[in-house]
Amino acid sequence: MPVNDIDAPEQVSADHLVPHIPGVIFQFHRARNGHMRFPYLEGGGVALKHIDRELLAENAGQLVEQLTGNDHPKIMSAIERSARWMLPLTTRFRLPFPKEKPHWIAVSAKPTPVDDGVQWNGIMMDISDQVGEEQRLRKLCDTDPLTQLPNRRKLMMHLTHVASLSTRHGTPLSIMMIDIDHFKRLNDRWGHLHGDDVLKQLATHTQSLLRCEDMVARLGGEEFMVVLPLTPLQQCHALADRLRQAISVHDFGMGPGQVTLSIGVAEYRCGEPLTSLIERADQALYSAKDVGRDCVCHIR
Ligand SMILES: Nc1nc2c(ncn2[C@@H]2O[C@H](COP(=O)(O)OP(=O)(O)OP(=O)(O)O)[C@@H](O)[C@H]2O)c(=O)[nH]1
Repeated sequence: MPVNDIDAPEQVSADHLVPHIPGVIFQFHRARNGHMRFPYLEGGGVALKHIDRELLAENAGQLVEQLTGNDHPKIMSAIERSARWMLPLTTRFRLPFPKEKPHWIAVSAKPTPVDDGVQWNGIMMDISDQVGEEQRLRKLCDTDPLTQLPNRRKLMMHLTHVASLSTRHGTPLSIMMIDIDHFKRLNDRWGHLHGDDVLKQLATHTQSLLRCEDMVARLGGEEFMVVLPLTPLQQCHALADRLRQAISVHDFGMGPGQVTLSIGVAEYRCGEPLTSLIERADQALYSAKDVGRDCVCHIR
């Protein structure tokens, strides 16, 4: 077919294209006195659905102040850093939507100094689906699939955080190392599925005895750890004994008295490596096994 028989493509212009893209193109301006506005804000997708563009062309302060959680200080400091060092502005925030969950929006923009302040040209994209997927995968990485408790990885991150708070503020922090006694025997006698059920019930039972700032995690097999911020050793010991006692009379479906726990407790010593704390709790657990199980021990 001769080339000139093919229809010439329609002229494509940005004005036609921009309303159809799944995102927003913008120009953002911050004056020296801090006044913020969007001289240009166009695009498609859902991000502009509830936004008054005429208002934002005059004043963007209201929109920024509406942001929830720590998104407001986060975005203000990202703007400040970008303006000060003329670095690209790259951040994400939650945009409130009426009668809907907030949408996650990613921003990427390039700053340029102008006479009366700084101006950014950039794009915003709705990344709610991607953030939802990230959260799902993170939960999967941090959760024990059988009991739905935090796993060892999550526990170690949490323990590192609370230990640094304890060192900074000089507040007490204790841990419990919990192990089900003769679990192999229980599995052999009642079957693996019943064993699984004991692990699940123990997780629920332990959680119900704790405060919301405490964390119980499954370390693996029939071993669990509880982290108790703001709790000295004596209190931790008393709580461990309450748990041990409650489990020893609980009916896990095989009659009461079939499941008992050995528990080692230890208190964090300001600034010590976490491995030392865990080792002390481990040794205390071994002592509890040594002295006959179904008891709580600590190492002096
Ligand atoms: N049902 C079930 N059993 C598990 C799971 N993970 C580990 N186990 C079993 O837990 C048992 C642990 O046995 P041991 O380490 O010998 O300890 P124990 O029999 O509890 O003996 P003591 O700790 O000395 O009181 C093993 O038989 C493992 O197969 C699990 O997810 N489900």
